[in-house]
Amino acid sequence: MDNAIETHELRKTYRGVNVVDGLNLTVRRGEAFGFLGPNGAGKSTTVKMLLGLVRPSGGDVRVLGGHPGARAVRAQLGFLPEQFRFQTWMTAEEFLTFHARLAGLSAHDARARIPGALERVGLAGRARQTLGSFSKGMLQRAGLAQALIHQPALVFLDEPTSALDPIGRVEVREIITALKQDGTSVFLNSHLLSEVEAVCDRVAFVNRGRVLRAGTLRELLGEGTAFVVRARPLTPALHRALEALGTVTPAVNDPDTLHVTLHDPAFAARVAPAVLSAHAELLALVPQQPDLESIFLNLIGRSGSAA
Ligand SMILES: Nc1ncnc2c1ncn2[C@@H]1O[C@H](COP(=O)(O)OP(=O)(O)OP(=O)(O)O)[C@@H](O)[C@H]1O
Repeated sequence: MDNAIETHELRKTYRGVNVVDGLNLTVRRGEAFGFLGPNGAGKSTTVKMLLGLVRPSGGDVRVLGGHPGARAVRAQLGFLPEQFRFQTWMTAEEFLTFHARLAGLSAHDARARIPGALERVGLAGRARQTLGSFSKGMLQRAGLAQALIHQPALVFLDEPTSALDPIGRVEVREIITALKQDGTSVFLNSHLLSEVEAVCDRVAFVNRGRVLRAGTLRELLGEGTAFVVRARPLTPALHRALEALGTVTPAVNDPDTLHVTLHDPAFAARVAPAVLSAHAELLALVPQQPDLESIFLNLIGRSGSAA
């Protein structure tokens, strides 16, 4: 089966500047894909090209096996922009009917889907309320209902939880997980890396219009190659034994603790024996997992932010 999104050397030039600069991406059907990068990295411009709203300056792009501008493809796309311009005079029901009709649903189907769509985003019972009376979080929920009302095969969510409280964020995560289970592909732009970590199967880090790194979370986060070792006494012999396995840094506030970053993940099984062979008592051995935030800062720090 073909992929949900494929780009090859995709490029967009504004006034002689390549804001998207040879971008290669693959998003599989039914996966949630996190698209991450600093301000000005070219994320929105890329999304607009994937939606057929901006014409590429070069390269290839295929969305759901076709051209993103094609009517048949567009009908299967959902989009929640970060800054949605809501028609504040409309009721939630009118707003969803309007967007369902734009997406090609009949008036009858649109009407039939609205209660379920509102319920799904936690707005049950609000159909007759005008959007002007909604809170920021309620508007974001309405925007999400709009993106999903026509049951798209691929949905783009740009910062979908920026206005939501912690309960709302968990609810949106559940919606994304349910979408994946239904086979819907989700393209998620978020600065909340913990959110991306919670729901995305794969992620790409972009900067200056190029993909710096892409892969599954497991590939990017890696197996535990760093450990906190608490042992007593921390003799020079113990230091030497651990330095044979990796880089050893003493903890600042704890005289019994060392941070060890292994040269090779296979050395993990040798840490405890190294401590014991130096006649020390092993008090704790805790694997350290990097998170997306530290990977992000590392990558972007090295390449410099675009903005
Ligand atoms: N229509 C336009 N005309 C000229 N320059 C543009 C246009 N749209 C975007 N740019 C420039 O392209 C670069 C990338 O912008 P883009 O909005 O794609 O970044 P982004 O990664 O989405 O950033 P953010 O996280 O801040 O939303 C920026 O330098 C921006 O000024």
